[in-house]
Amino acid sequence: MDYQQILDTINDEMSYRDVTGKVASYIPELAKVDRRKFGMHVYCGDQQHFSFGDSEENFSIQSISKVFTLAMAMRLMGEDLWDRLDVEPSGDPFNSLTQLEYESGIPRNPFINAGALVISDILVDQLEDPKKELLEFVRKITGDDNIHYNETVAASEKSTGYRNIALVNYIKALGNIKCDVEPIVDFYFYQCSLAMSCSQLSKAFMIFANKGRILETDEKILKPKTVKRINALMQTCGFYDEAGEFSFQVGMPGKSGVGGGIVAIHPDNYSVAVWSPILNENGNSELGMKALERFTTLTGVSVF
Ligand SMILES: NC(=O)CC[C@H](N)C(=O)O
Repeated sequence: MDYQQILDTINDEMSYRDVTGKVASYIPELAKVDRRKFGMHVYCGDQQHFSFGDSEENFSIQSISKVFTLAMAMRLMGEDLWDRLDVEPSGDPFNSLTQLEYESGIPRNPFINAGALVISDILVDQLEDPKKELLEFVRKITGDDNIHYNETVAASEKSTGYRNIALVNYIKALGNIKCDVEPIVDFYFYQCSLAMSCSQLSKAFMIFANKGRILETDEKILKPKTVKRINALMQTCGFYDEAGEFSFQVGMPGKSGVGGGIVAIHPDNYSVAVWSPILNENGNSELGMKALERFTTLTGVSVF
C-alpha cells in the first residue's frame, strides 16, 4: 500500500478553506491557533512513516490525553476501575453534567470530561507525582523526551474552567470523588495541555495497535486485555456524541481533542494522527474527520 501517495492525494484534495467550523475559543489560548494548520502522519514503524503538512508541529492534545490517563489508571486498578465508571457511549456533549444526576455520579465512560475527572481523582490519589508520571509514560511510549506540558494553555483553561470544576464538585457530592477538588482539576488541565505533534501522537498510539508493546523495543507496557478494553472504548466513545458518525465514516478506534487533533489506530497495522484546529459543532476536527474518512476509503481497509 502506498500510504505516501494516499496522503499526498488527501493533501491535494483538502484545505481549511473547504470547512466552515470555528477554532475552539472557550479556552482562550486555543483561540489564538492559526486555523490554516493541517497535517497528517501515518506510523507503521521506525522506517515506515508517512506525512504531509504541519505534521511535526506541536498542538494542544486536549482530550486525546484521556487515553493515556485511562491506560495509567487501568495499570493501577485493572477491572476494579469499572466500579467507578461505566463503558457506554454518552450520546451527549463531552462536558455534559446531566446524566450524572440520574446515574448516581457514575460517568458514562472515561472519555467524557466527567469520566476523565474520575480517572484524574484516581491518579492524584494513587500516584506520588501524577504530572511527572504522566509525562514519563507519554515520553516512554513515544520514545521521545522532548514532550512537555504547555503551562500557558493549562493556566488559560484553569481561568475559564468553571464547568470542569463544577463537574468534580458535583461528582464529589454524589460520592464518586475521593481527593480535594483543586488537585484533581489542576492535574486534568495539565494533562489536556500536553503539546505533541501528529508524528509524536501516531508513534505514541502504536502501543494500542501493537497489543500493548512498544513496537521498536518490544517492551510490554500494557496487557493485551487492557488494550482490547481501551480500543473498544475508543471505538464506541472516542468522539462523544459523534462516536457513531466516526465509526460509520472512518471505521477505526480513535480519539479526538478540542485542539483539533485526532488519532486512530488499525490494530496490527498502523496508527494515524491528523491535525486541523477548525472544529465542527461536536468539538471534533472538521477537516480531520474528512481526511480520515478519505484515508480509509482510499486504502480500502477499515477494522470492519
Ligand atoms: N473535548 C476536549 O478536548 C475537551 C478538553 C478540554 N480541556 C475540556 O475539558 O473542556
